[in-house]
Amino acid sequence: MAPVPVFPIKVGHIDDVQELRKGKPTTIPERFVRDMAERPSLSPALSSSTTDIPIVDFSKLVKGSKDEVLQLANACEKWGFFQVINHEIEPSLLESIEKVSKEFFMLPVEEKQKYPMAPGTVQGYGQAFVFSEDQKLDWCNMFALGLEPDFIRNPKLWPTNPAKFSETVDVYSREVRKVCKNLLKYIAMSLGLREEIFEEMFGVAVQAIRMNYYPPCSRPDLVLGLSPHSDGSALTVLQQGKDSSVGLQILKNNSWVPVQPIPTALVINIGDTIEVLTNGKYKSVEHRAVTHKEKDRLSIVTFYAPSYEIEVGPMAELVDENNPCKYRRYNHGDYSKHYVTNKLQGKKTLDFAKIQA
Ligand SMILES: COC(=O)C(/C=C/C1=C(C)CCCC1(C)C)=C/O[C@H]1C=C(C)C(=O)O1
Ligand SMILES: O=C(O)CCC(=O)C(=O)O
Ligand SMILES: [Fe+2]
Repeated sequence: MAPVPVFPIKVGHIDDVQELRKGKPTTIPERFVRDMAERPSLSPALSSSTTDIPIVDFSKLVKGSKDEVLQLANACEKWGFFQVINHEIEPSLLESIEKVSKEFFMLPVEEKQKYPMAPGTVQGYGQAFVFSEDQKLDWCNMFALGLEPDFIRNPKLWPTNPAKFSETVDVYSREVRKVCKNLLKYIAMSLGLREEIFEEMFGVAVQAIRMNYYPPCSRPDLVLGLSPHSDGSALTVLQQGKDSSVGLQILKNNSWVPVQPIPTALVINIGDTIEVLTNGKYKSVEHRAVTHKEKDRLSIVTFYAPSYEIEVGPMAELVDENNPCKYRRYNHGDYSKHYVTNKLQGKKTLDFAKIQA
C-alpha cells in the first residue's frame, strides 16, 4: 500500500531556501523563525570523546569479532546512532552520489521544480511534512525518491539531468541495501536472535532515498535545517557530504549532541520499527539538523523498512514479565501512512504504536 494522504492540504507558499539565500537576506522570513524553545543553541560543541557517537567497524563484524558485536549492541542500546567504517561501499561510489546530488541541487530552480513534491507527499523536490499554513518551515531543500519495491517508484520524478543521476542512485542504493541487510543480521546476533530473523520477517523491504540540501543561513540561531524527529524506518543510513559543515545533532540525556563527520563513514540510526520489534530495547533517537552561517551542507539518507504488508509488534523473545509488551501490533503500511501524514514532531509519531501504561 503506497502511503498517500487523501485529505485536502493548504500549505500556502513555501519559499525555496536556495532561492531565498541568493538574495542574502539579513532578516529571515517569519515562517522559518522558530519559537524560542526550539531555537538551536550555537555554543561550541563539546569535544570530549564521551560525547562522540560510537564507531562500529563493519570489517570486524564480517570477520566474526564477538567484541564488535558487543560494541554494536552497546551502540544500539545506549545511543541508537553509530558510525560504520569499512562498510564495503567504495569511496568512489560515495563521491559519485554526492556529486550527482550536489549537481541536482545546483540546477536552476525551474529545472528542479519539474519534479515537484505534491503537498502532503514525500517524493520529489520540495519540503516534506508540511501540512498547514502556520507550520514552521525547515531551512532545507529536499529531493526524495521511493526505490523498492518497484511499485513505490514514480518514474516521472526521476531526473534526466544530471545525466548520471538515476544510474548512480540505483547503483548506490543496491550497495546500501546490502549494508542494511548485513547490519540487520549483526543486530539480530547482538540480541541473541537468529541471524536471518529480520530478513525473513521484512519480505521485500521498502527502501527510499532522500537528499537534503541546507544552504548557509545568515541567522542559524533562529532556524532549524530539519525539525526534530525519529525515523519511521527500521534502519536509516546517512551519508554526510565531504566538505559539509557539522549539522546533524542527536538528543541524548536532554542535550543536543553533534555528529562529527568521519570521512567515508556512514551514520546509521535505529528507526521506530526496530524500537517496536525489540520492545524498546533498541530505541529510535530524536535528531535534527542545524544550519551554518557560511557553509552549506548535504546529506544523503536511505530509509530501510519492512514491506507494507508486514505486521509489526514486539518479538516474543524480547517480552517477559520483566519486560512487558510496550507496543501493540499493527500493519507497517498503516504506520507508513501515519508517519507521512503527520508533521515531524520528535518521537510523537510512535504514539501510534505505544500501549499507554
Ligand atoms: C524523514 O522521513 C522521510 O522522509 C521518510 C520517507 C520515506 C519514504 C519515501 C521518501 C518514499 C516512499 C516511501 C517512504 C514512506 C518510506 C521516512 O521514511 C521512513 C518512515 C517510514 C514509515 C518508513 O518506513 O521509512
Ligand atoms: O541531514 C541530516 O543530517 C539529517 C537528515 C535526517 O534526519 C532525515 O533525512 O531523516
Ligand atoms: Fe532522520
